[in-house]
Amino acid sequence: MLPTLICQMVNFHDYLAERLIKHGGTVEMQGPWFSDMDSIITSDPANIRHIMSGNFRNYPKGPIMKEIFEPLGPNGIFAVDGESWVFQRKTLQLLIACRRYRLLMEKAAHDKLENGIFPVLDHLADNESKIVDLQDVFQRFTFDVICMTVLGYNPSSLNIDLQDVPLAKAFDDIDKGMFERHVVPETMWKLQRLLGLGAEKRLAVATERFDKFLYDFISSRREKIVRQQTRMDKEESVDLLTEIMDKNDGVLVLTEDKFLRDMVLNLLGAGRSTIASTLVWLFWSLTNNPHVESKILAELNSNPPTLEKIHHRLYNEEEVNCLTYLHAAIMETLRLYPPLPINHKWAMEADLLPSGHHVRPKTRVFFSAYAMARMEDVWGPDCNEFKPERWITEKGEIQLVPSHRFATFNGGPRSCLGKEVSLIQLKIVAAAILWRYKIWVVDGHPVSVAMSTMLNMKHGLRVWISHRST
Ligand code: HEM
Repeated sequence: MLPTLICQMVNFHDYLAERLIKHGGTVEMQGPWFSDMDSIITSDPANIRHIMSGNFRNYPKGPIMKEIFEPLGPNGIFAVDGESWVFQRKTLQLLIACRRYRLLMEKAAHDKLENGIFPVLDHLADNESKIVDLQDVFQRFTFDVICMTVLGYNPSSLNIDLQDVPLAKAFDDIDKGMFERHVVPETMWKLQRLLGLGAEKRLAVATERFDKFLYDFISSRREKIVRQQTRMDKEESVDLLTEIMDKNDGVLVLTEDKFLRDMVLNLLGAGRSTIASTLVWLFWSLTNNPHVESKILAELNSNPPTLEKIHHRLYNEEEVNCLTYLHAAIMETLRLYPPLPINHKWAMEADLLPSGHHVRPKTRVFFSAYAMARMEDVWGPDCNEFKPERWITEKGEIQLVPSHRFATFNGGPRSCLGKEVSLIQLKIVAAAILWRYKIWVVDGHPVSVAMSTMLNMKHGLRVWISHRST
């Protein structure tokens, strides 16, 4: 548990970063003697390397994460350790870290730009007095894209009127409920769960709604696959659920609905809010750093997109791979605003961290990528500045940084499987929007961090939009 009072402060992550910096990168917190809730929080790169890689076996997710992530599924990759994790990691690695999935994602992103983001932003730009919450737009966009690539289903949450879609709302409520479990004492949320009260009641209702949809969906997909009877055309881009269920694949014969449900829900969780969070912090950073925006625009103008879609020209994977400065700006956003600001592990046995801190068995160990980005020892005296240049070498190439200094995608055996595909999606979307629109944050709009497992903005990001005259 992270102390609730601290979490209710304006920005818990800044508070934590300040404390960690003051204490040389590591702080210990002791829970009551009966509670097994001793914690260590660190942003020291040597400790992070030790936890993520060096002594990886001693730091599983542990029983607490399994309980907290229970609504996403006790069998999902985010909650499990051991054999089940190894199996899922191998399976998903084959499916996600390949060109076929990247092409599928590119197709979905182009579709949602053309038929989702552009109509919405055009409508706003044509009515200059209109203000929109950009975070809401990005959340809808990424929900639709991840559903299209994982399920082959478009929930159309990004519609011109920005009407709420029950499925997306249920997904948000699940995320909120899981965050409550991080910050409310375990005994309290378990009692709420037992009595069906408060946040736990909302969580149960949201999970039931999402499950109803997913189980029906899985069952009709199974019928479809059985009806087809022939091996899927593997050259064609199919969604991940179909790939996983395709019995003719020979390797991946997964039949249990519960297992499929957990796997799918974890993937939706992994790919939705992470990308939306990065986009919103990127656009906010650009409005505060117009010189960076100008440099990105200069790069886009020297490398215009060639792909002619029905109405617009859009960048594809090969083209965005040439946009070094945009890539650097996105990396800088991910450094300063990691979508998952804190990672959570659990010590099996006693250990000694490189910083000299002793870890007792059953201690909860957190590492903060957010705090590490703000440490002068790690990133230099300008660590708090938004400076894409730090990601570019003298030769003009992207600077590689080891994962224990840049832990936004985690590192070691449990590193993020979606890193490459995410960076491509982020560049395609950011380039398309910057190419067409100018965005201003509404004067006086308060920006602070929401109470959520992701680094979301508490009040969203209210902006004006206008067409860019090119
Ligand atoms: C900006 C985007 C993203 C960021 C910053 C990010 C970050 C992370 C982090 C920090 C973890 C470790 C979580 C933990 O151990 O608790 C992780 C794991 C994972 N991510 Fe991502 N992620 C992103 C996008 C994606 C996408 C789009 C996908 C899939 C389509 C994905 C798939 C996964 C999977 C499957 C794991 C579990 C790996 C394992 O436990 O072995 N991620 N990601």
